[in-house]
Formats: sequence, C-alpha cells, structure tokens
Amino acid sequence: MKNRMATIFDQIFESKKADVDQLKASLPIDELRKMVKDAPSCRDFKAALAERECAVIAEVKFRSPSKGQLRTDLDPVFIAECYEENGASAISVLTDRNFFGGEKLYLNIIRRAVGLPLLRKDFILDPWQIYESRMLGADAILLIVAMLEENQLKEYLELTGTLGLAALVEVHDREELERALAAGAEIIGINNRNLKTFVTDLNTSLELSEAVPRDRIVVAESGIRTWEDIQRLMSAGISAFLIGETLMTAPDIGQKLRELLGKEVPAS
Ligand SMILES: O=P(O)(O)OC[C@@H](O)[C@@H](O)c1c[nH]c2ccccc12
Repeated sequence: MKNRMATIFDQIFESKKADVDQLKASLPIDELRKMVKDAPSCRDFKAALAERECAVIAEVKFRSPSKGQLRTDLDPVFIAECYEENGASAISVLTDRNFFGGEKLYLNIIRRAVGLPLLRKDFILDPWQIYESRMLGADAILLIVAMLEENQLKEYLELTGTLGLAALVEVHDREELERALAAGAEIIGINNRNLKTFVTDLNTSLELSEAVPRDRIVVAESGIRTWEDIQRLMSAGISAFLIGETLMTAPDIGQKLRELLGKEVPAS
C-alpha cells in the first residue's frame, strides 16, 4: 500500500514535469513575461486570511487520487458562489487535470463570478507556471516544499512577490517547516495529509504550528471535517483552514460551510 501511494506522488511529479516542458516549448517564458505586465492587479489573499478570527479557504476540487470522484455535478462557478455567500475568506481552485479533475479555465470563470481572492492549487515546479498563474487570474499560488530544492523555493517565493501574488508554502514535517521559514514564507500551510500514505491527522497541524513564529500565518490543510475539528485547531492558535473534501461531498455545500464556521448547528 505504502509503495503504491509513493508511486502516485512520483507520478504527479513526472506528469507535471512533462506538461510544463510542453507548455514551455509552445510559449517561451519571455513572451509570457511580457503578457503578465497587462494582467489586472491581485486581490489580497493574505489580508483576507488575517482579518478573520476563523478564515476558511474553501476548495473547488472534483476528484482526488485518494478518494476518486468527489462530485459529479461539475459546476465550479455555482460552488464558488456558494462559498462566497456562506462566509469563505478565499477560494482554492484545483487546476491540475490529470489527478484532481481541475481545469485552468476555472480560475478565470470563478474570478469573474466572485470577489474573493483565489488560490491556484497545482504543483509548481517551474517559474513558467508562476507567470502562468498570474495570467490565469490567481491571487495566490501553492508552493509545496517537498517538491522544491532549497534555492528553488527562495527564487519562486521572490518571483511570486514580484508579480504581486501571495504564496501558501506547504509543509508536512519539521524539516520542511524549517526550510519554509528560512526561505521567508509568510503564509505556512501545514498539510495534515501524509503524502505517502494519504492518511490525515490533525495532530500534524497542532504540533508543527507551535514552531511557527507569531508574525506568520498558519493554514491548517486537509482532513478537516467538523466545527469541533476547527475549534481544536483554534485552541492551538490556528485561525485559517483549507477545506476541500468535506465541502465538495456535502449535499448542501452552503449549509456545510456555515456549520464549519460555527454559524449553524449540524442537521443530524
Ligand atoms: O480535501 P481536504 O482533505 O479538505 O484537503 C484540502 C487540501 O488541503 C488538499 O486538497 C491539498 C493540500 N495540498 C495539496 C496539494 C495538491 C493538491 C491538493 C492538496
């Protein structure tokens, strides 16, 4: 089992690398760099998280390698509007097609429908994708420490800042956290999902958040199911939460979000 899962992580990496090589060949980075100059300004992702005591980044994710198809009514705009109406602080949009059923186009159509800042959820391996994210209408990108070399992480963080994008820097363990902090990450995502086994454990966020200085924002990611989960994380000083599956599998997405925010008592 363990080996099979490890292979999926490697598969994602290889598949993304092949995609990026192809994209780079079709549009040289210099061209892309020129295009970015005309992109509209970004919405402030960091401020949106900082201004609430309990900030939910609600995710548009139709499929995952561990759970398969999460939802069959594929209406990303409807879901994003539902998130906005029911109290989300930001929206995370999966743009990886092969493993998560995402589309780059979703960023564009969701951006036109809602006013919240958008996080592009993908596997960033190359600066090309950072320029592309800006073109697609993202306000923030995910940088996964486990996928990047130390110098890449620093370089990519700098580039995100230069382009006006925010970066959510994702870590899974203490060593990755140290690397993220050393690189100057301001928003640290602590992923409760073990990348090899895909098992989620909220203790990962509870334990690692203790080592994050107070001037950085911590986002607890993955495996959050209830208001009680959120309260547990809040008691450790965490105030931002990235939630996908629980919302995407709920029959009434809006109601589920209100429940998670403590605004409504669960139906059963
Ligand atoms: O669906 P969940 O368990 O609520 O998790 C959301 C989010 O944390 C998860 O989708 C995620 C975290 N890091 C990622 C990196 C790539 C793709 C997806 C992810």
